Amino acid sequence: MQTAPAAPATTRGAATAPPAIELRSISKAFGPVQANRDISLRVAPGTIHGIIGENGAGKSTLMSILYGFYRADAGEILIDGRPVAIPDSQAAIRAGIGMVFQHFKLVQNLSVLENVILGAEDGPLLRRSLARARAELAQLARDYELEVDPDAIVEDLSVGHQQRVEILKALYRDARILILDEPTGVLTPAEADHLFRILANLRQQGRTVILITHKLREIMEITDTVSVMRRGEMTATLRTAETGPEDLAERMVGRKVLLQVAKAPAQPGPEVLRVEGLRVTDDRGVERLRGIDLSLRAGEILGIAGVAGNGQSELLQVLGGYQRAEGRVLLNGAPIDLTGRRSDGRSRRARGIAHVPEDRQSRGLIMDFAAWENIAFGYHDAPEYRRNAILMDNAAMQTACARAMADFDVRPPLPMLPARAFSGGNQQKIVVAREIERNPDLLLVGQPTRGVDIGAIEFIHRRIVALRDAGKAVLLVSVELDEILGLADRIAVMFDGRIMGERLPGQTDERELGLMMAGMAEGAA
Ligand SMILES: Nc1ncnc2c1ncn2[C@@H]1O[C@H](COP(=O)(O)OP(=O)(O)OP(=O)(O)O)[C@@H](O)[C@H]1O
Repeated sequence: MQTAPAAPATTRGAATAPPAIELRSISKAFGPVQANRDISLRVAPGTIHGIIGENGAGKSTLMSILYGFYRADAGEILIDGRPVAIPDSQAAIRAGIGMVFQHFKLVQNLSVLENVILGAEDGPLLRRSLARARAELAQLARDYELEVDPDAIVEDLSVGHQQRVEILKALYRDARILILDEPTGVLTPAEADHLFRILANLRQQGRTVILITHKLREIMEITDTVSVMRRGEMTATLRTAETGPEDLAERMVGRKVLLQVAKAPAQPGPEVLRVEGLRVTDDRGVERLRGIDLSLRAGEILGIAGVAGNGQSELLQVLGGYQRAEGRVLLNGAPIDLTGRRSDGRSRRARGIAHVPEDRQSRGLIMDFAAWENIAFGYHDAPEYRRNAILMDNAAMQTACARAMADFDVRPPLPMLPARAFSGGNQQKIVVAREIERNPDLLLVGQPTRGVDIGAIEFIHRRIVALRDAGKAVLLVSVELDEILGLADRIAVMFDGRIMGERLPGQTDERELGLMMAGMAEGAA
């Protein structure tokens, strides 16, 4: 292991101040898995420190120790130079640490103001009146560009605004150190830009930020220093200005990584999917799809770009058999029933449609089931998984799982482990492995690389391109424009339940697509 140099101090005269956070020789094991091994780190006050590392490298575990969710087996935590014990998250909050999780922990049917003061009220900090809380919120909003209506109900807010509420919650509790775990995974490009302005403001005011992300662009853009984790160890801490994306990628993965997808031009064959006049109205009577027409041919990847919430999810759900719709869908020339049962994924799979759903935790996996059960999930009728008409062949499923895990580099490669024991990126690899291994005619794939490290992104992208090159059709929905531009052979932009227009990747750019995503009419760009 390389020794990690102390994080350099910033220009803001922090040279003499003790580190805002110092970790000394932190270790943590889960059974046989050594999630953190002898980790030391110093983060100077008033800086933004990035942490990167492959899926399963131990980033979330380390932050969970800092936030009091897990107790380290060994090691010491110092805040502002003083040793602290952090047995639970209340202690973390008292020590001035705030955390913004990937999955927000807000109460959906309460207002912003109620969410912000919830839980803080019985702490020593509070007993402040609602009016005072409101004033304080307004001040924080002004100081940090965290504007959000205090009386809005959380469930009515966009994802980006919900995230602001999480940040406000932490600041309201006087967090001087803010940890963000993959904060931009669910944000639009504009929301991500705004978040970075907020983080820069926090730094400006002397607060310390730890940013966990898989996006090297974000590391380069906003951090002062960055640490690389690899297989439970912290292998380097660097000044951001003295490194670059290629260097970081190589340090993370241990080999050179292609940051661009290498692919030959598509050789489109016959039409596999035809969508005509597709309409979906949700339970509240709101029209989510307002007449979608699409055509997708064999050997082609059609990318659907768009800001989350503009109907892409509904499109995937209809095609995957989880949602009823009006209109017409033809697969290989034969119609698909759109009016049948609400959950008809099974008949879709039988027709050769595989589906990597956008939300792996609620639709892609059964978290308490073992990896091998999850790999067979939805496909247990396949002949290779059956001993006879009645009995399933568990041993065959376990063998297939071990093979898929090796193939997709799932770590740790243990078929018996429940899905929830894998890191987020490895859970995603399990879902992608299951669906791609079926060699479907049509692969529906939503946000395939959300939360996935760059080594695995390269791998998943290559597998998607290989499926295309084998003459299969791929419908790719992603909020990552990089991913769409790199992978798709054709790009359709969705806005407000409609297709705004189509572009060829070589003949457009992020700016034009961004305008179309914001609803600017085709040609107006
Ligand atoms: N509760 C748990 N029980 C068993 N093993 C766990 C548990 N939590 C984490 N692990 C294991 O510890 C290791 C580190 O996981 P961790 O979630 O910290 O990684 P990560 O770097 O945050 O990954 P990702 O980028 O995929 O989120 C992984 O091998 C994971 O499978």
